[in-house]
Amino acid sequence: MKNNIITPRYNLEGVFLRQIHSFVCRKGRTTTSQLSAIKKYWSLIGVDFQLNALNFSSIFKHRAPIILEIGFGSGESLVKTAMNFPDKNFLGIEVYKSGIGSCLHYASSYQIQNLRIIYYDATEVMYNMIPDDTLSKVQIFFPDPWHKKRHHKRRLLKNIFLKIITKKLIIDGILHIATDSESYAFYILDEIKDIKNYKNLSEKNNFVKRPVSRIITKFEKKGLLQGKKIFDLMFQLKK
Ligand SMILES: C[S@@+](CC[C@H](N)C(=O)[O-])C[C@H]1O[C@@H](n2cnc3c(N)ncnc32)[C@H](O)[C@@H]1O
Repeated sequence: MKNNIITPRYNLEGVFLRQIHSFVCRKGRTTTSQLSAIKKYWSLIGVDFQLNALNFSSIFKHRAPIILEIGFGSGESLVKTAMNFPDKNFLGIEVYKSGIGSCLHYASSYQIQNLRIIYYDATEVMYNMIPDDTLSKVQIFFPDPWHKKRHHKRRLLKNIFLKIITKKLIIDGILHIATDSESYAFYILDEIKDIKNYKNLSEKNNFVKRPVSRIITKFEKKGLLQGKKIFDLMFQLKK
């Protein structure tokens, strides 16, 4: 498993631009079973980061609509969803090594065929690896909310990233987001409102009911136990 390709960005004067990330590099321990799952199954399910566009037919066994999930955490809900939809191909992206280990562990115990995962920053993966007009759905469940105002610049779902997603989705493709942060939910509605290609699928132009197909995630369970309200946002790409 490689995670060491450096993708610096420079401005027109050649000055290195320090990047703001939507995550912090967690020093959390990766357990023995997670490390062993990485060793055993990365070569089967993992896809190394690269600077060139992916050829989906070479990474998936069967041709099928592609669903991209960003920030799958431990991967439990992603693996279950992939099992529930064998007629779709799933590609997950996560920067958290323990999450990669857990996801590989779950996926291997179900011998899942239609799932591949990438261990890298999703913004870099989107820029470099995802070909335009290929994804039938992008799902981002419980992105880090970065509550403090001075941290809002770290939020993943900013206008610029939402615009990149429009390039990667096919026409009529879906962007599905869920969050337990009311402030982030309204922030997303604000960031997306000037991107004309997105049609909000909510009748009131705000939130939709959780589709039954969306499995409750590990992070969501914690929020629900604390009595938090969940916001599902769903947009369809019109070109
Ligand atoms: C709050 S957790 C939610 C995890 C999972 N979706 C769930 O609901 O249980 C957010 C996840 O997004 C991941 N993440 C944040 N920024 C990311 C990025 N730029 N690329 C890939 N993963 C990212 C974090 O590592 C973390 O696991």
